Amino acid sequence: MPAGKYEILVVDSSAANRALLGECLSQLGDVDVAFAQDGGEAIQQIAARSPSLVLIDIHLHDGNGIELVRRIRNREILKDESEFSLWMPVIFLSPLIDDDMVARGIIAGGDDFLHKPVSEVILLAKVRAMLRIVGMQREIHAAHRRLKQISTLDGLTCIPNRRYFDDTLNTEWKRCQRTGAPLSLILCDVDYFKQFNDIYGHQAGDLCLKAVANALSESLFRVEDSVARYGGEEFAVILPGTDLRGANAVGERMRTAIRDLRIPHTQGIKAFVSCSFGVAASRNLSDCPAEQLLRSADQSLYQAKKRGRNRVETLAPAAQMASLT
Ligand SMILES: Nc1nc2c(ncn2[C@@H]2O[C@H](COP(=O)(O)OP(=O)(O)OP(=O)(O)O)[C@@H](O)[C@H]2O)c(=O)[nH]1
Repeated sequence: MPAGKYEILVVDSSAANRALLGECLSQLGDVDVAFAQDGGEAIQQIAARSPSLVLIDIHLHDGNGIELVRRIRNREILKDESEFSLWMPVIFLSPLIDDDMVARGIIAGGDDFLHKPVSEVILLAKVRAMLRIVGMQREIHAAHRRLKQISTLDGLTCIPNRRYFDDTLNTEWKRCQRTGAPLSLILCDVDYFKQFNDIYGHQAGDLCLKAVANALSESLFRVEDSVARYGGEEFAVILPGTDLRGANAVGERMRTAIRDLRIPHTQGIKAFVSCSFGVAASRNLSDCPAEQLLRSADQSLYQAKKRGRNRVETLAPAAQMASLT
């Protein structure tokens, strides 16, 4: 059996059967066994423990095992989970097994049948086979998670990339619209970066971008805040639940953090690397699609560049309104 701990839920209305099955299953290494005496208890246990495998007696004192599995599978469909949910195999236990029962049990969402009284050898063999598939499924799930993580990270700076930014902005915009909370964005661009590359070389430029990305990340204190590499030497920050005042404060903290790196740049502002920041915020997201908020931040950034760089700018309220409508 593959490495890892598994939990098996035994659903049987007979205390003697539960004890017998529990004893038999305890022979498997790395397995915990939990018990439910009826369908109601089984549903609760599944919600609380997410077992790796369920054994269900076909006759429960609060109903039929096949009906219970139908309910379990319907609840799985309704669950608002990630796109990759783990399959939980179900084995029925029944004294009599006929074709009709097998067909109904499998259609309801069960995976296999075992005759009662259960042969210890067959039980252990079938459970091992199911857990082997569960183990492979876990490995696929872990690989999927790793790939997903890699696909949303920027290769150079190791902070989230543009794809992550687009997805997160979309999600946070919807969330803030639902809750009525404000949403702020900051766009940040390294000043005179072309000259930096020209003077110090592309490799030094890459190191500079890494240091900037790190300083920007470390300037964020709330878990819901995020910074991503938006492109080339540009970064974008999402601040859910933050108003313009708060966003300006974060921008100012980031600006100072970059200056405090004291990366020499003979053509930069006072001979050090600096960044310009454009801030935009909206409280009424129904009237302001995410793209407009982004456009407003971009215009603020343009203003910061125009007004001398190494600064945090927001459009004046009237201009901001114009860019947001
Ligand atoms: N080293 C390095 N340079 C990059 C990377 N991505 C973009 N750049 C460079 O960043 C520079 C951006 O230059 P510009 O858009 O002209 O802006 P700037 O020189 O910073 O001028 P201002 O933004 O107006 O202050 C270009 O020379 C790009 O080649 C990267 O991953 N590594």
